[in-house]
Amino acid sequence: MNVFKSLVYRFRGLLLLTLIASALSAAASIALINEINNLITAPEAFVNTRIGMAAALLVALFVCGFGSQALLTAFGHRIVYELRMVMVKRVLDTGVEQQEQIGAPALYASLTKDIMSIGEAFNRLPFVLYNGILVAGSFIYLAWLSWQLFLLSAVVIGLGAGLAQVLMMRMRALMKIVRDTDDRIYAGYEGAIDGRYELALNAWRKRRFYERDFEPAVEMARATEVSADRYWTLSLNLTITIILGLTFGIFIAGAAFGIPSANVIAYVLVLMFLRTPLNDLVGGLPALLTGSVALSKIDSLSLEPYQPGFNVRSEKIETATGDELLALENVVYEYPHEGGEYGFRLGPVNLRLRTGEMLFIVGGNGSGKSTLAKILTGLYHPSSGLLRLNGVAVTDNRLAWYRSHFSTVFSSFHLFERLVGPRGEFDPALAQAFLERLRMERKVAIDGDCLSTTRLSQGQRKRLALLTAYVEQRPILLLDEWAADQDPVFRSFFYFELLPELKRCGKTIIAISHDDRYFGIADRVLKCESGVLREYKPTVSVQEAGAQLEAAAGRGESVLQ
Ligand SMILES: Nc1ncnc2c1ncn2[C@@H]1O[C@H](COP(=O)(O)OP(=O)(O)OP(=O)(O)O)[C@@H](O)[C@H]1O
Repeated sequence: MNVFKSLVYRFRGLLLLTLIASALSAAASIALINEINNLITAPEAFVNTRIGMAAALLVALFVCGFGSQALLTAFGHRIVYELRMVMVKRVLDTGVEQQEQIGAPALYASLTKDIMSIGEAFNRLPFVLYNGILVAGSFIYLAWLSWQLFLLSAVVIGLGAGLAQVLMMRMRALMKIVRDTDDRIYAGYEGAIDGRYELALNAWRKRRFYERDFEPAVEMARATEVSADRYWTLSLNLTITIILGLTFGIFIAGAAFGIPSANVIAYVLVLMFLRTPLNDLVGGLPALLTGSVALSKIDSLSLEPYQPGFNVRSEKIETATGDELLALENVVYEYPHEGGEYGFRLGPVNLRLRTGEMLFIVGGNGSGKSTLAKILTGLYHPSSGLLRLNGVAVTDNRLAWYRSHFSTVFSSFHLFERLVGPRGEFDPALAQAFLERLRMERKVAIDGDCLSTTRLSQGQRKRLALLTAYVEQRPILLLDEWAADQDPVFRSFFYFELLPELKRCGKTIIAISHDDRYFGIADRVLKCESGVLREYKPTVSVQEAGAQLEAAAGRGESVLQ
């Protein structure tokens, strides 16, 4: 079910209520016009009872009109709320690969612009519904006044509506182009904000970016929007012209068919009254079309369907140190082809990891280390092959369970302020002890379950990312070039003291590293070369590293659990 249908379905009760209120309000309007017509044709018949009736109709018109529109505008804002919640949940539930395929600018554009456009369309919907019912009711009244004149009006307005339909289709196609251009504009916003240092330092780069990357997209949007708006203004003016032209036609046809002039005048009065709702209907078209384009865009992202709730299965496997924990069997991963070029291929990888083992993965830039890390953590689905955890094959329905065994700090990490422990809550004493171990206690405090600040240097932020990973208390810790931003003293402390302490606490550690000085502390080192994984013998022997480790272990007590 697409977003529109599911929203309409969820709020069907409220919609039905507002529909009834709109219909009552429209009926009151038409009845009032009928009263005015009666007053014009036979003013002497306008006795007290009719005044009472007119007053009751006025009250009904006000109450139902206000009621239906107040309900529907509240509904419009509710839709924006729902869409925001639903869309972010859908993004949260969508796999990393699909999110990366869509790209951040397109996701931001949908989360901001599309949601607002759909909200505006739903806000417009009350008036469209109200005016639509008013127009339909008025036409029934017109048919009752004179079927000949109604036939003539139906043909003229039908032709006008056909033309409007063609214009609308053109306008929608243009709005779709505008919306596709929005993704490029959002990519420009991203470049302007994320590339602030490079752009601030190089005026030529700034100029090229502004003129060659950003401006063409903005210009394309402007030119297309102008064309789309031409169709809209054309429709607007056609509506007014058709109604006024029809008014003349009605007088001529009235005389030709011998229709009493009182009926012709009443007919024309209704047509004049209809100008405003028809104008409003056409005036609301751009918002409705933009909303419909936004809905199609959201549907085209192929996000996971909305599901309430979160899969927070927390049962962890129990294995003793030395037991086989993780296995990759003939795992291959291929990035999708791009521009006729084959994507990078990793594997086939055959790897077995024991509980409590410290594995280093090394290799040159672009050799496939981070790709392997994403497969190991269950973020990327292997193109072929199988992962096993404690002997259990990792299938799609076991993916959440599998992932719940990993804590990570990727090189492109995001530092959340909130700390989250094994079952949602966390142990403040454990977090404080590790914060001190990371030598960050003077910079940052733990307020409730949040870090007091994340406005820190890159190396400090990475230490806090390690803290957020640590408090999760999961059995496998994967660190992607974690020490790359650390100063030499802390780097040495990290490799010689912190990692071994974590290992002694029973953590299984997978560390991607370029720090060859420290490879000797690992139980095993694997090297990635052009997507192929091999055993690697470090130049610093395990014995040498072991001696350094013993010296480090003698210096202090572990505070880790
Ligand atoms: N999102 C992507 N889409 C397509 N191909 C990609 C993508 N990310 C990486 N690649 C390809 O995969 C290869 C391996 O990338 P990966 O990030 O795994 O390397 P790495 O060994 O971690 O490198 P580094 O040490 O520079 O971080 C790259 O050479 C690149 O060609």
